[in-house]
Amino acid sequence: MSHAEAPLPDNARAIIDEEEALLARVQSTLEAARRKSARGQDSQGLVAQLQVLRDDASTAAEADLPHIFAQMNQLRSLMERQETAKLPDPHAPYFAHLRLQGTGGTRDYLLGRTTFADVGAGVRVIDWRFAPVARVFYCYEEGDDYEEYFGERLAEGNVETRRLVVIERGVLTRIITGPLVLERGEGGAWRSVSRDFATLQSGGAGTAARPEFLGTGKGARHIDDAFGVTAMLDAEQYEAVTTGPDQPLLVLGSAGSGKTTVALHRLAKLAFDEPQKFPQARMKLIVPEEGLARLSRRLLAPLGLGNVAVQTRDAWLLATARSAFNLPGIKLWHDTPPLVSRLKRHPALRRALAARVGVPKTDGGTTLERLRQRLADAYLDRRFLDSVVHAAKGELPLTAIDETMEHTRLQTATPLAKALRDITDAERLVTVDGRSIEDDTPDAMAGTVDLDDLPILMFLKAQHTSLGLERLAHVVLDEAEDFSLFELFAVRQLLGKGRSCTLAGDEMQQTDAGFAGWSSVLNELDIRDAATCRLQVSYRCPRPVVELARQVLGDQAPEAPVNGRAGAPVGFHHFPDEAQAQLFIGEALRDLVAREPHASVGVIASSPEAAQAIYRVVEDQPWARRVSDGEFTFEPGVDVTDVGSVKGLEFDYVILPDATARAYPVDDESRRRLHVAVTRTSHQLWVVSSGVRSRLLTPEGAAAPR
Ligand SMILES: Nc1ncnc2c1ncn2[C@@H]1O[C@H](COP(=O)(O)OP(=O)(O)OP(=O)(O)O)[C@@H](O)[C@H]1O
Repeated sequence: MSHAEAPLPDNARAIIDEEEALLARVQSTLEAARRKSARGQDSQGLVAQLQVLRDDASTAAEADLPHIFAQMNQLRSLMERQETAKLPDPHAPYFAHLRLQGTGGTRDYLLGRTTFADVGAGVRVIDWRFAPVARVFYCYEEGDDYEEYFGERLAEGNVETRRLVVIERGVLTRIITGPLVLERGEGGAWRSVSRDFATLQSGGAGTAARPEFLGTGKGARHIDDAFGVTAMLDAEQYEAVTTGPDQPLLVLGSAGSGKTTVALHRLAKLAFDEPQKFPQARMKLIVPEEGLARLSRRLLAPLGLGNVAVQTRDAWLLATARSAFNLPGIKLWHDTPPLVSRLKRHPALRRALAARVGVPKTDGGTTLERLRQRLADAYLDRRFLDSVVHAAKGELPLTAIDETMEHTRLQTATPLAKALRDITDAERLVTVDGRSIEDDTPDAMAGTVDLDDLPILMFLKAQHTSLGLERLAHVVLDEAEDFSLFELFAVRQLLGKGRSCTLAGDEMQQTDAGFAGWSSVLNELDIRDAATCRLQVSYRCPRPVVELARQVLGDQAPEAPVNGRAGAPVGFHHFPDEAQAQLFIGEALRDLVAREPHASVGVIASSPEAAQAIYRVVEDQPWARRVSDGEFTFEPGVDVTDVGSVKGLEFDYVILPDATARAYPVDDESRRRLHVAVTRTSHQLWVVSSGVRSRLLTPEGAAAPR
């Protein structure tokens, strides 16, 4: 008999019975409240609730009082506004059950997202974001004695019961308490499963996982859990989420340790605690890539933050520059050579330009055009660029100088249309195929600026005058390691006096060389006093993936080992040639999708071209999607994409189709790219190569010099 089918011990049966009875009681109480509300008896309902809360306050333990008072105030203001009280969703009214034994006796609390009480029926659903008791849930284990200050009062007692519960469409489907994980099967029978299978929300019955076999059963079942990770925040994460509203916060941690999770829950808490000061319209989340922007919007909606703006860094830069220069449009060049872009984003340029700008002048030359010319003067000054490259200490090659000068010459050339402005016959400025005479010629670049120049131009303008940008109540930067110092300078102009912001980042995942270091980041944002939290547990990746990720980083890996849960071994598959590798992947995908139709699979190639090549093998399949601009749908199926598009994302299964020496040579940048790709895995990873496998994947390569 498999572990999953072992008969249930008596205590497990008792827990299930107790939780099912509790859910039934909550649902019938909610139904009664809903009926009253439908009969237009809202105000009576509110009066009754208020009465019950008053009674409750007279007998309550001290620890309960702040919660009860807060709830009474909420009800009173609803009555004043003659509104109806919002009821919890009966299909998923709460996500955890806490029973506390304190001086006032024993009390059950249910943690959810909407407060509701019918004390007569013994039902107290509390909002995790504001109820003081939530702190006990997140910071203590079952059996612990607790001691917490709720406002001025010290509350003490014992955590008698602490259970996570998953309620799907009104049915209790899972209970997690200490090491015990109980799960309701499709037919309604309950069973006990191992805790390792339950540390992430998704997942069905585990099959024996072997490296040569793709599939662990984790993606076989679809779970509709409305609360997701809110129920599972650990004590460290909860502390970070509850950081004071005006305290800037830096959340660090390895891939998949919950940095995004913490940042988004902090937003939810701010918006809930102080809606006047932190209205959603004045909070913003900025992320480097489109895929992560889409994912963040999906994660914000169930937290009640559907109106918080999420922007990619590029979209935010363009909108901010337009506003700073008061221009309806800016002619951008989108094909900046990578080396030129690297130079423009490097901290050495920030320092050199600050020195070159020197004492601010007050000649009023702050139009985009004037500043662009000044910046071009710097880019065309060989001695200046030489000093930048030397200050970069090997992170920028000497060839960056000529490339930048040549690129600038083309951008500052007189646009052909301007040169030919004496030609009044418009038809003569069009080629025979109807396109502009500049298209596809170097002249198309004339008069354009690079995206990377926008924050630099704003920096130059700010030396003379204010940028006049609207301040925000709170800014979140996710993947903060990918923001250049100039971009951070522009972000600082958005922060209000309180400098309320959250940065989430991991220097091991930086995309370009030239990360300035966290102290420079904080310095640039003028938040040197930011609180820092370092998350220690890798929740996303199973241990074999965590170990491979460390190996790939070589001596860049952080010293502290990262905890990961047990999971399927990494599958390594090597083929003499590429066609064989692709055929093998195509077959494995067909087989996996047939067995686990709810799974999400990421085929993460080293480049968009390599992604296109592997996509050809599966393009006729309805479940295969080629994702090139971050347009992920987060639906089950297979996304064929590249490593540049997947930061911050995760998939049940990840296949690296071209882990070759050419795609990932032994250098720091390749280590970080491969590390990002590997750590997108939440259940199982396959590493496929042909020709010569990347040395970063072999123990010798891990130790190789950079
Ligand atoms: N305390 C927790 N218990 C269980 N799962 C968690 C916990 N915290 C986060 N997770 C889950 O772990 C996964 C990774 O979380 P998240 O994306 O926030 O990590 P991250 O550190 O931002 O990752 P990355 O470095 O890749 O950007 C998500 O599926 C999230 O729901």
